[in-house]
Amino acid sequence: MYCPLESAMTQPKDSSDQQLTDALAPLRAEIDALDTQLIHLLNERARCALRVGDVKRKFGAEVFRPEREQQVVQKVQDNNPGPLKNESLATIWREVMSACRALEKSIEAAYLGPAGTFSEQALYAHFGHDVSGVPCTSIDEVFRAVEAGTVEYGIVPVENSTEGAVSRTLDLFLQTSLKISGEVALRVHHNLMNRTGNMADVKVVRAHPQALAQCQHWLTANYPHLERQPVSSNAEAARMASMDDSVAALAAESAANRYGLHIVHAHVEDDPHNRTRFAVIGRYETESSGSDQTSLVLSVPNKAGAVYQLLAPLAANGVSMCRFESRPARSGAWEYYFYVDVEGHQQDAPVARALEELRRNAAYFKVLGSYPTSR
Ligand SMILES: O=C(O)C(=O)C[C@]1(C(=O)O)C=C[C@@H](O)C=C1
Repeated sequence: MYCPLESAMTQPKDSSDQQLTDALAPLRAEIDALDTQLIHLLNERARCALRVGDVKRKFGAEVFRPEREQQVVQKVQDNNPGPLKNESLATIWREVMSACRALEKSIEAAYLGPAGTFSEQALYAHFGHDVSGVPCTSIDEVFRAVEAGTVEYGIVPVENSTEGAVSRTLDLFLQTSLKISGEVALRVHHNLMNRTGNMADVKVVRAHPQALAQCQHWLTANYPHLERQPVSSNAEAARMASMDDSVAALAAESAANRYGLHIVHAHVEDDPHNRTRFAVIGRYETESSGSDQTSLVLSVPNKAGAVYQLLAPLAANGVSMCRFESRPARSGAWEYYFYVDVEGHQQDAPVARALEELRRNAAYFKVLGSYPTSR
């Protein structure tokens, strides 16, 4: 039997090039024919989404439906016969839905900028690339932009697996009437980068305080002499490094590309499993997708057993708690706000029952939102 690979290894280059071309030609023709079919199918899908858009306009309904997008991705993965990985299909379908959604309506979403931050990455992971990202200089500004209606959605960091809660975000959740409509969990890699690719002239390393903290052991072991200077974001640090050879930045690869920097050391975070969770905030109250969680803020009077009693309705109704975080209430009386995530949607009967009991027992009670759990 003729084997193109075996014969290619023994033939002079010109003839093996020709054999390679001949062997690839029918396969590439097959790919071209499949692409033609995919283009037709994708446009048929897009026309259908346009009709969905007409119906939503007629009823004044929200275009972006995180719960439906979650269900679509789930269905696609359930029907996946391989060899494509489920994760790859999820990425492809998020972009397909993003493009279809953009035909229905364009969406603007604020994030902690400048461009090149992990918040921007999280934004595209959630909305796909057919969204207009609006960079903001602080987490407060992201909340303000959504509250003022300048943009429909915002994306804010909530928690890092190494460093814990992003306290400013938790504090702002208390004050806002906005809801959490979705979440994104991102693997976060930090890279040490500068303009020249040579660290000889570098005197300081700049990054967001969380990034400096997430790389502190690596920095101490490898560059103990560098002064560490916190700045508003890693992308801002990268922008500064692009203008000053004495500055290196800790930032994402996308920031190195954006500001023309060289990555001197890649993946320098102390914990290789470093992840950050982001919340999507807006006015839309996400419906049940079948795989959801609910975020709450609670407080109780400062007395013995109060927290234990407060949380008893969760166990009594078989509702699992997946996150518990506390923040001082700043009342000066050792009182705390508790940020609790539970499994399930607030419209699910056991969750609804547990929430009603929690509401009765708590001194302060607020549902931040129910939304599809990120995977
Ligand atoms: O099903 C809808 O509601 C749609 O608008 C269609 C679609 C999709 O492309 O599948 C697009 C946008 C929504 O966020 C959800 C899904």
